[in-house]
Amino acid sequence: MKPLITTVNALKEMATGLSREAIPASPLLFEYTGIDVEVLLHAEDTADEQRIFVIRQSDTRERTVPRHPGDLTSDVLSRVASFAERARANGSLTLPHGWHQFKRNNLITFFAGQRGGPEGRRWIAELLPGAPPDIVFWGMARSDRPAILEEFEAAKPILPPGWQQDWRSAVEKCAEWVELSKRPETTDVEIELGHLDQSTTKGWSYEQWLTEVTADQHSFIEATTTKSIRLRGPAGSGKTLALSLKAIKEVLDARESGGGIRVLMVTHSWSLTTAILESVESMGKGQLAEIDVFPLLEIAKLISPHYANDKSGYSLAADDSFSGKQDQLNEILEVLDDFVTGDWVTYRERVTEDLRARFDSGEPDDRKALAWDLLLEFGSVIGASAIFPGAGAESRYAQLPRAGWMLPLQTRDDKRVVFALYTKYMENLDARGTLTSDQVLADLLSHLETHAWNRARKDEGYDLIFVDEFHLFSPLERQVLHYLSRDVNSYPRVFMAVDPRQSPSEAFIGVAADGTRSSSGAFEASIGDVTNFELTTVHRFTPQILELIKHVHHEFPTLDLGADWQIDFAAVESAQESGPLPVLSKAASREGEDADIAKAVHKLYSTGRIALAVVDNRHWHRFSELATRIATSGKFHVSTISGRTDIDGIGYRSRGLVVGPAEYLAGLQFDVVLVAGIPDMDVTRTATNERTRLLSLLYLALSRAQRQVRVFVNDDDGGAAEVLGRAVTNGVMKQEQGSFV
Ligand SMILES: Nc1ncnc2c1ncn2[C@@H]1O[C@H](COP(=O)(O)OP(=O)(O)OP(=O)(O)O)[C@@H](O)[C@H]1O
Repeated sequence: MKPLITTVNALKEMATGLSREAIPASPLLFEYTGIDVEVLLHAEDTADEQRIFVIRQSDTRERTVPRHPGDLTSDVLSRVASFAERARANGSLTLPHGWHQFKRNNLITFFAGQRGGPEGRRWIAELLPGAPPDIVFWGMARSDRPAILEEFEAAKPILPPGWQQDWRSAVEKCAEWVELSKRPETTDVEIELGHLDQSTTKGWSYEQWLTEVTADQHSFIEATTTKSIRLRGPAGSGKTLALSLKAIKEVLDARESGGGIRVLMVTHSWSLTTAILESVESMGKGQLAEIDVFPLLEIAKLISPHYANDKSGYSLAADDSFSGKQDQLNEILEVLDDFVTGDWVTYRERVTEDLRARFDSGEPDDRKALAWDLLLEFGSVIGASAIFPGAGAESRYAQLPRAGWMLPLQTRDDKRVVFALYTKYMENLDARGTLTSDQVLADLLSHLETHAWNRARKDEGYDLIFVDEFHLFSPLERQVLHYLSRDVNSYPRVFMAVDPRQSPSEAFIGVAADGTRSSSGAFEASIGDVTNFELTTVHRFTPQILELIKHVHHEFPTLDLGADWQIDFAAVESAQESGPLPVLSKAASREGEDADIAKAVHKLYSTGRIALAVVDNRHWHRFSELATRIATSGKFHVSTISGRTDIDGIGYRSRGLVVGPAEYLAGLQFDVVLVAGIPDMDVTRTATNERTRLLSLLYLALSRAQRQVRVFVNDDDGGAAEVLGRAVTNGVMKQEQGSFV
């Protein structure tokens, strides 16, 4: 088999869980078959990219590599990418302890994945001369003997001579492909059909909307802007729409009174940014130059001189706060695994019992929960206070006042262990030459606190700040917001749309959800008086879907979210016409469920836009494969959303299937939502915070639907979760027998 040449960007995209079959449908990956090698590129790659060679022939019994990167697990791919990044960073190459490296000249070997796991094999890699160094992964060996490098060196094969020509052709073809895919798909009639009907603004003008909005929305739009406003409402109650209308109104009013105004609309992700931009533009007022719409991270990139002038060569992996969190979480998990098997013993006896139990637990879910806590601690507490590892840093950290939303750390020893992890985390980032989104935001925060910004904000700051999906912002991100206003003499005027039930990332653990609550209090103290507006009519979905959502809502344990964050669901009504009862389809096996989903797509495709929302990320791989199988029939337009994929344009396609983890679908809506990948969530087997997270994702998935919901489960994965069983008993869902195979 020909060797493969690929890049860090391409490997990271694959590591989001994309199956190899999904590559042809991916808007970001490009495959090329040359004479001597195959090439896998990312849309952003250029000819100077650091190259990663993967040799796939097995010329000895010891060295084997799967035929395709898509056949490797996500953690193996992430490790390869991480290795390449470390190799290109300045200074000597350092690898985490847990990789158990051996070196010999330019050769290096390290564990491909977790030691003892199914991937407990070692890569044999070689750093080629050059900066950044290209890397050859010569294969994987099962052996754990340091001598393997010596043996390998004695019989080292050579790269096929024609690879350079193939690489150049691949880069050229990839650039052509990127250009082509930028062109509007004029031949795709589907886009033209009912184009505007499908958008959030239904093609209505601004004036038309003002007559259509509910009284609640109207009072928000008309409300005075002398104070900040919190707009609360459940999913689909028209928060985004009301924010957009109010932003337009304020601009038009300012124009009429002859005053200039600068309005900022801040989001958490690029997907929602695009949706808002499109809806503002579709309301017949043209492009309003006074309104800027950006994900918060983009604002940091635009105005933070630290970022703009950074010549260190460090790169920021993430595009928005959403993908930023994902990357950081993976890095912290790696640091944690390494730490627990190494230095942890020296701290273990001294920390408080509760924290000890969390470190000691080998359960992947507990590890994830701890990693999430650390993510907030590193970004919103330590990083936000500009504390970097070094002399005196730990004692500065120990003296920071603690707030209710932070990870409970009771003693100095508890803090010591957290700081040790922070230090390792920062070393890892340095070794990879990467910046995290939290670091960029922490730098922005320190810039916003300077005299320079105090002067500049009069021109560059904003009069009004609108924040959509406020519930998704971390304490650090919230702190940034109130410095973005123009007038230093009065409290910033911030208009926040909040749905406390949608907290896909925050709800990784209870403490994080708690953090969302109390940090919001801290945030609001810094912006003065806040008026509340409640939206109690949902416009997106039918009364039948609303009933199912209310049912899921009642399953949330009330412990984790404070009383003032509750939505009074009893008072919520749907303004939509009746629709079909949501269906629960139960198959005998995974294959059966796949077949049922494919059948549902066939049957419902003509009714409008369909989403397949995967509740638990751990099932994502399986459904991304299914998406590819459905796409290869050629009858359907299928888009797969993985974490880093840009989903521009998805908001406008009037037909088509979008497949993605539920959390990435926040802010989008579909005629039909197929929901799958729901674990059993049994009380005895699932920690409360994990249940909260999964129920929150289920809520998010269901609330994307306008007309129909179909939930799929199978016996291989334990059948229907109790919450769904009770939904059937209560008559808010109807059960259907799925495939028997
Ligand atoms: N007053 C209204 N009359 C009719 N339709 C409306 C009204 N308000 C909103 N809608 C429609 O309801 C749908 C949901 O609106 P929107 O996306 O603004 O809700 P949201 O509260 O931001 O939802 P989520 O938080 O779930 O993303 C959109 O299709 C929008 O056009």
